[in-house]
Amino acid sequence: MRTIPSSELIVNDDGSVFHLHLKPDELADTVILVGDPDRSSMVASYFDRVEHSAANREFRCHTGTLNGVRLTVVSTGIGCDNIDIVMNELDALANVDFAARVVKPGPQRRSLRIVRLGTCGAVQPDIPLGALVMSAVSGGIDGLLNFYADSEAVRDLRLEEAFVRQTGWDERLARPYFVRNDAGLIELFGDVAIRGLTLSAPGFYAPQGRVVRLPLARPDYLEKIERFEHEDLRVTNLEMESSAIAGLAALLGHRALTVCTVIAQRTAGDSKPDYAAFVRNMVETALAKLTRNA
Ligand SMILES: O=P(O)(O)O[C@H]1O[C@H](CO)[C@@H](O)[C@H]1O
Ligand SMILES: O=c1cc[nH]c(=O)[nH]1
Repeated sequence: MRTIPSSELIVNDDGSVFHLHLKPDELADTVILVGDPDRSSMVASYFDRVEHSAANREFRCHTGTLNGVRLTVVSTGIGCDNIDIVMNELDALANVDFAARVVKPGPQRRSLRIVRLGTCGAVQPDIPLGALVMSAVSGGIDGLLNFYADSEAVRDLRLEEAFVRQTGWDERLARPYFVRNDAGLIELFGDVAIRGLTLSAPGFYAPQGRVVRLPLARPDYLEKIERFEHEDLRVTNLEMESSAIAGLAALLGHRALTVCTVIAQRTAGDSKPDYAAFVRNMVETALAKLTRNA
């Protein structure tokens, strides 16, 4: 059995994992991921009891209970590079024996239920500001999953081919990848969120087709994304983390879903800078779902 060197999985002197500063017994089976550290504390403010809190850089974690269900909320900061850290460290907390530095045997492994509650921009005209969109499929143009072996096993390769073909994908960019999210979680949120294909971009501006001062390499980029269709799927929204969560969850044997509230309407050219009420609605809706159907 491979012993994981301390350079590969760094454990702090107090026994907590390097970035998240959590110890294995401080992680619940249901994990809520949010981008904004303040949103992590906001989610925890709904808990009946908070048993543990930790903070390091952009990663603010709280574990507690609500309606008898144990939950951990973690802020990820922005971007799929941060998700690489968060997902690997969550999985290590669940499935690596920190003392022996070995992966736990199969029967001892935990499958986490992971829900991202984020903000996004809608790319279809019929999805209004404040709507909830859930990612039946998460698509990544960030490239992260391409670094992991055997990612083909969890990717929808037909969807990938169709996307590359229909958009005339520039080969200088990372190969896109598409991963289906957990069917049970999709069903759980089916009556409150629009079902769609979420694209995660490696930036907020040009990678999401935004022009402020610098022009786009491909002026028709956003239009091609909007027009893409495959079977019953179209790109509903753009954000920056969902693909890496879906991809790494699938590779590691966890169940994941992303739900986002719309704070920018890209076809109407509209936005809601003060989106606190939208986020509150999303968090209350998700907590009710996750603690009623555990
Ligand atoms: O509100 P969060 O969860 O951070 O999500 C979205 O907002 C950030 C960009 O403003 C990116 O992280 C994007 O994915
Ligand atoms: O348009 C948007 C809004 C929020 N977050 C994003 O990444 N894009």
